[in-house]
Amino acid sequence: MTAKTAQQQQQQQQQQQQSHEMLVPPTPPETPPPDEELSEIFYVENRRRKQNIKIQVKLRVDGVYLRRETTQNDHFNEQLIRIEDIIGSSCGPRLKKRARGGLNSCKNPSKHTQQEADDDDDGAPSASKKAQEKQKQTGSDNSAYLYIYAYLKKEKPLRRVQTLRILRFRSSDVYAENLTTAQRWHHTIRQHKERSGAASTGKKLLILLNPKSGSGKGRELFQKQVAPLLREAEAQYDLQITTHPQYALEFVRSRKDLLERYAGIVVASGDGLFYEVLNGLMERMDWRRACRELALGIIPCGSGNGLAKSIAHHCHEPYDPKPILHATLICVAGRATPMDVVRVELSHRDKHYVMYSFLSIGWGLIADIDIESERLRSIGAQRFTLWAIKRLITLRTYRGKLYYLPAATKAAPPPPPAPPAEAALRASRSTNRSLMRRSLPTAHRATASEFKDLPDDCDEVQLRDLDLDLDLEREPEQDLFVDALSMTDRSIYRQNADSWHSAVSRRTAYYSIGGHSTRSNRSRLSVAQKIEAANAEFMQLVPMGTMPALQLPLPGELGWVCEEGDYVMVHAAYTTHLASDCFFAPDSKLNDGLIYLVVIRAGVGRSQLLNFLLSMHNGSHLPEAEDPHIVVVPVTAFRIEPSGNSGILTVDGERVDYGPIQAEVFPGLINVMTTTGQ
Ligand SMILES: Nc1ncnc2c1ncn2[C@@H]1O[C@H](COP(=O)(O)OP(=O)(O)OP(=O)(O)O)[C@@H](O)[C@H]1O
Repeated sequence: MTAKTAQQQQQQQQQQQQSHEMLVPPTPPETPPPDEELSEIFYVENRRRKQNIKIQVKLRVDGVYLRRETTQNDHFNEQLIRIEDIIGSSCGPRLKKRARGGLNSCKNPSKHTQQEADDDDDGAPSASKKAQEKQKQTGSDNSAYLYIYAYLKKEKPLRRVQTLRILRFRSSDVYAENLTTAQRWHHTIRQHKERSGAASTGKKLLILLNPKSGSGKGRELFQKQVAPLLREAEAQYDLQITTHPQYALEFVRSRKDLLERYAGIVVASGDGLFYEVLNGLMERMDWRRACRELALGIIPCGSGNGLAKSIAHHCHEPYDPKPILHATLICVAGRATPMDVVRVELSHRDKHYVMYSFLSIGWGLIADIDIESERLRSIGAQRFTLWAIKRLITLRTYRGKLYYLPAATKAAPPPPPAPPAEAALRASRSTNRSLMRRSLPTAHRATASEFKDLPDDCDEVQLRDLDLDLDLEREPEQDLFVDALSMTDRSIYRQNADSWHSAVSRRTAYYSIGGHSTRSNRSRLSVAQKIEAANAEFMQLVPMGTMPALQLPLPGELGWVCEEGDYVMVHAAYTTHLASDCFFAPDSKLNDGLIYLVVIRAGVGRSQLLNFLLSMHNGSHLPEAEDPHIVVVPVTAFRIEPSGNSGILTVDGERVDYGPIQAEVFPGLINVMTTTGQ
């Protein structure tokens, strides 16, 4: 027997064995053992060289390994598609539309194998040849196809390369049997992805899309760039298109089954809509669980997109030139990383607000440029440059007091409030809910279960094409309490809720929600007990900070630093990027528990300021040595008390009322979608 014949026989045996394995899968496709490695030989016809290239494909825990060699075995090359780079797979008949990306169709042995060659030699037609002939006659294809969607991460330049591998299974004449084999691969890929850390809760994603964000092409961008990737990743999702400002906030705040239904919330918009989602979550009674369990993601369709860029920077993912594609890949990776949130308190005249911020707080130069240049929005990003020049010529300074708690002297955060005894909590809950219902005016209750449905102009056909679940349930009666709170003036609610922390009489403050007393005619003892229980519950309902309320003095002994003077700007940032092209706080980490306070004092030279503004895009704007005018202080909390009444304050790029403001970081309060995970 020649060496060649021996080799052929060995190959033949291998192929028969593989075919058998493929035809009779030992386990149902849904439950392959976790470490299962699947292996198969495929052939690709090289028409130009008139030869078959043999490809060994192994599905391993770490990815899909391909070894490509010529039939003479004189040359081979290998590739490992890492499991982290595979976003999903699908199997079934051949896709009608040629799939996007380089088509690399591999065929399993039935057509081009040595088996056939041998069959041909002795003149007996093989089963596969019969199938082939039958297929030719009937025009049918009994093959099952496995499509593997991957986006390979490459360095220098950092990028993702779209890659599609198609495996064609056709060892049997029966499509169902080929499909069973393909499904087994498909399920094993999914299982290996889960083993690698990708979450699989079986829940959907909630996608909130602002059709007006950025250039106003949100829907189009979603359909063209996001939806195909979600399909490849087999992501189940509900799409909500916002119809007006505050829509996302209301939706997130009041949707009762949010945590049961969704694994995460993805904002397809700018930072403004993410702000709404964050604040909607924080207004929920179950905010703590919501922050812990719901991963938040962002697909940048806005104009600033500071958060999307910061997340990409954090997990060393590319951003430009395809920010939407790259951000969607991050959102479907199934991993999440804790991110800091900053609790902001501000007061204006008699009003007192609390809000939650994720990006920045600005007072002075940058805030002024950001807001005042709005009038030039039509000229695009150039508006910032133009307005910066204008503001440099007519440089303003602001007088005020600045307090901050440097990170090094951070006071130990208080332990989280101990959960009250379950029974007491339950009792207080039912008591409070009934009290609240009684106390709220009828008008509030009438609107309580109102929910904005999809916009009338929503394109039903498009949405159906995307296979979306648009079912919005109305809130049941027992959820009235949550809704009722929201339908009162939110600022009043926040005002009273917050004053609970600081007011001399905590009890009274709690009971004044909505401006209606809830004191009952019951015995004093029972009211006192209820108040205690209500207070205990309320401790759970709002995040507890360590700062005194805005109107109270700060405790000097804890290491607070106070300075008074004239400032060109005080800008606090807690993510690396304020906008996709503004690398403002290069040292910042998503969950370092730090606020980077950048202070520019009056007296700074115009050229130094110009240099500062021009270098912000690459992060080289901050002084390396000590500088009397530009200072960066990592802090955990700060307070600004402006002296005058006119000026601009921004929170996450949006203008807020001008007046005293304070902020405190809550380390790792929320979880944002990343490719790296914890
Ligand atoms: N359908 C809508 N029509 C008008 N405004 C909306 C709608 N949906 C949401 N909004 C509001 O639009 C504001 C801005 O949206 P968003 O931040 O998403 O885009 P952007 O301003 O273009 O981006 P960026 O904040 O990154 O600059 C949000 O604060 C939100 O309240």
